[in-house]
Amino acid sequence: MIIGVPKEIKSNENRVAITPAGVENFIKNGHEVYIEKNAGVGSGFSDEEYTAAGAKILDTPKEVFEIADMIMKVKEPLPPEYDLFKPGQVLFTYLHLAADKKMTEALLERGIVGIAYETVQLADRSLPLLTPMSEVAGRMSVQVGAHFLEKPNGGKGVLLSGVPGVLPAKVTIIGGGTVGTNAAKIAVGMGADVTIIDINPVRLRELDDIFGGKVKTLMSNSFNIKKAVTESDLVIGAVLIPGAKAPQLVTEDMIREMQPGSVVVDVAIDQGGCIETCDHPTTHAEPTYVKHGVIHYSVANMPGAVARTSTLALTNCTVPYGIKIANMGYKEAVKRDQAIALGVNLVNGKLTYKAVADSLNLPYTPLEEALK
Ligand SMILES: NC(=O)C1=CN([C@@H]2O[C@H](COP(=O)(O)OP(=O)(O)OC[C@H]3O[C@@H](n4cnc5c(N)ncnc54)[C@H](O)[C@@H]3O)[C@@H](O)[C@H]2O)C=CC1
Ligand SMILES: CC(=O)C(=O)O
Repeated sequence: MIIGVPKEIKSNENRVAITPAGVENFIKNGHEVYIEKNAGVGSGFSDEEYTAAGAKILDTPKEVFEIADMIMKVKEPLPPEYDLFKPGQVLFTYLHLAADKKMTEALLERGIVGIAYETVQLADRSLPLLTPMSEVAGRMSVQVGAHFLEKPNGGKGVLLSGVPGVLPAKVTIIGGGTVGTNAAKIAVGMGADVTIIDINPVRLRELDDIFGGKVKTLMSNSFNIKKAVTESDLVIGAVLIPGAKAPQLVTEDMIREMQPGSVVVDVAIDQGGCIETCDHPTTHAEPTYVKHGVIHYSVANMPGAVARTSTLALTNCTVPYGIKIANMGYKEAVKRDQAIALGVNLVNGKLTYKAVADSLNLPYTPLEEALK
């Protein structure tokens, strides 16, 4: 199979979908890899390193899309990329379709096969291709929260740890999965007063065990969320219902009641956001805006800022799946690997992931039917 890797074009997106090690792996499996010029530079990989590993470098995205059977990317396609796809071409990337109906309709029109990293799911319900970036974004969320709590950055002037004689900052994390757990690790490490809210009591028990009493756990309901949020210095939104638009758990009224200079970081913004006032994604170029005196951070590609770490972590997990798809062809890979089947969101003009179809109010076609 011919694999094409374009350079990412989202604002400050420095990740790339393949490393030289990944290229070598595809080539050993009998495939060809074409990479757009300078695609890896933001992650510290030169064209020469890719060439030495066996890839061929192409000057433009157009050439990459034209030649490839499968496009491997990091982020969802942006409008300048829509028309570059060929019908039947496989796209393996983060898609987050539930957050963007226009993109979904454009990709349905192109008749591609869209396999979304974020819905590839193992039998234990874990999300192996979302996890590495959730680890990064979870850890970053506290780092950026602490930064924007500083007075010169617009915040209320609070140090997460406090100091002897002064209480630490209150951090509330909504969603205790991968993002939430990684956020809690950093926040606890920095000495903050951390509360994690989740809807799953089993998960709350696990978190209580993992953190050995160093975090407070709270059941998710609007009463508890309101109390925790309005008393917090930093709120981190980290919920997920795989594929679906995120539920809006923090309302505008709750934000109004927060103290001025408090910070909210809605990591779940890539699925539409779980904080009502985080109503649009921001970019690394302009990461925040202020509403009701509260600083809002809603960057949808947080790991792009620490691209070297993120590219290595992401491709450690995505490349083995990419090779499986390339070795078997997507139809056979879907038949033999249920995790990959769950990753398929789009097939030849049909939407094959129910939670996405329901969120966007678009018709759903079961995968087996779409593959006939
Ligand atoms: N902005 C960015 O750059 C990035 C965003 N993300 C996003 O972060 C979000 C979280 O991802 P993960 O932690 O990997 O998901 P996860 O599936 O590991 O965890 C989600 C947690 O949310 C909980 N949850 C679901 N409904 C809830 C509710 N009503 N109240 C409280 N908790 C609830 C679940 O029980 C689960 O523990 C996803 O939308 C993901 O795409 C991930 C990486 C980067
Ligand atoms: C998960 C995701 O969308 C990202 O890492 O950018």
